[in-house]
Amino acid sequence: MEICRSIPKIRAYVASLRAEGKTVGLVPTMGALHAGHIALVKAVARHADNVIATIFVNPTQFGDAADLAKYPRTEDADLALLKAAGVAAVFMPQVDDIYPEGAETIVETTVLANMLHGLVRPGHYRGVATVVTKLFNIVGPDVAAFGEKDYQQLQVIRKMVRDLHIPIKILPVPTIREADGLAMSSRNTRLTPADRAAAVILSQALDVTEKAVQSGTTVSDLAKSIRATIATQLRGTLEGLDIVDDETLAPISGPITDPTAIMISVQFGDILLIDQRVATPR
Ligand SMILES: Nc1ncnc2c1ncn2[C@@H]1O[C@H](COP(=O)(O)OP(=O)(O)OP(=O)(O)O)[C@@H](O)[C@H]1O
Ligand SMILES: CC(C)(CO)[C@@H](O)C(=O)[O-]
Ligand code: BAL
Repeated sequence: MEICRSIPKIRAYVASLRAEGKTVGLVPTMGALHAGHIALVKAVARHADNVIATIFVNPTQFGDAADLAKYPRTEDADLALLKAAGVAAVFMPQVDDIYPEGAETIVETTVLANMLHGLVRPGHYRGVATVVTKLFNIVGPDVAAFGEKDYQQLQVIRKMVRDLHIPIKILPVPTIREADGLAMSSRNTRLTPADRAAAVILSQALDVTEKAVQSGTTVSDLAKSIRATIATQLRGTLEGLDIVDDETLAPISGPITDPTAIMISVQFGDILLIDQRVATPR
């Protein structure tokens, strides 16, 4: 596995693959890797000859300096996992490589970035769209994978690719979960044992909603039921609850008749966990 810490090095490596006529897939990450990231690698490997992973903790998508400072960094373990998963190369730049002249030029999906979870984390999706554009321009992949757990992020990237005519296929990957249902996330390692035990409530609340949507319900009844389920535990506070069209993320009301994305975020201490489900009425 090639380890490329500079833009010229990853570009030269990709050029060598292209010279052999190989296709290239990209898995952008912020490191602290887990089985969810490996699912992205496997998904890309089904669509491209070679998989390139990136590890870059992107400062422009963090509003909260403490969240950025505490973001887990586990480089050696990450490289071992990527190697075992068959990744061809890892691009691990420094902040100065990606933002040598600061962050004057930005990419923003002006509507999608500034609704729902984008209001909980102002500027977040602008930072994501900007860095993903940079990674796309540096690596030039044929396909790239993103997890459904970060559902609004996935929709932001799909919209950006359509609007900017970026010739890259985006693969959505279903959420990989712990045995009790908690969505795998790098931030889970920072939960206290009591909060970790309580965090199962996110997926439990979504299980309840999925069944309710399948058998027929309204947005307001669904919202009530999710709030009640989250309130059964006293450690986490419901920060965001969005019941929206699964593609446009536009809020819906009344009876649920079409595929609907239910996105929740719950705060445990200083850690915000997110999870989502797309539910379809029978
Ligand atoms: N449990 C999961 N299943 C599938 N994909 C995932 C999962 N967790 C993260 N991903 C995807 O992996 C990519 C990189 O995510 P990232 O490095 O931020 O990891 P993370 O675990 O989501 O970290 P955090 O949520 O703490 O920021 C994103 O496309 C994200 O959606
Ligand atoms: C896509 C991403 C790697 C961009 O920094 C990040 O938002 C993430 O890890 O989901
Ligand atoms: N997985 C989304 C990246 C972030 O939380 O900043």
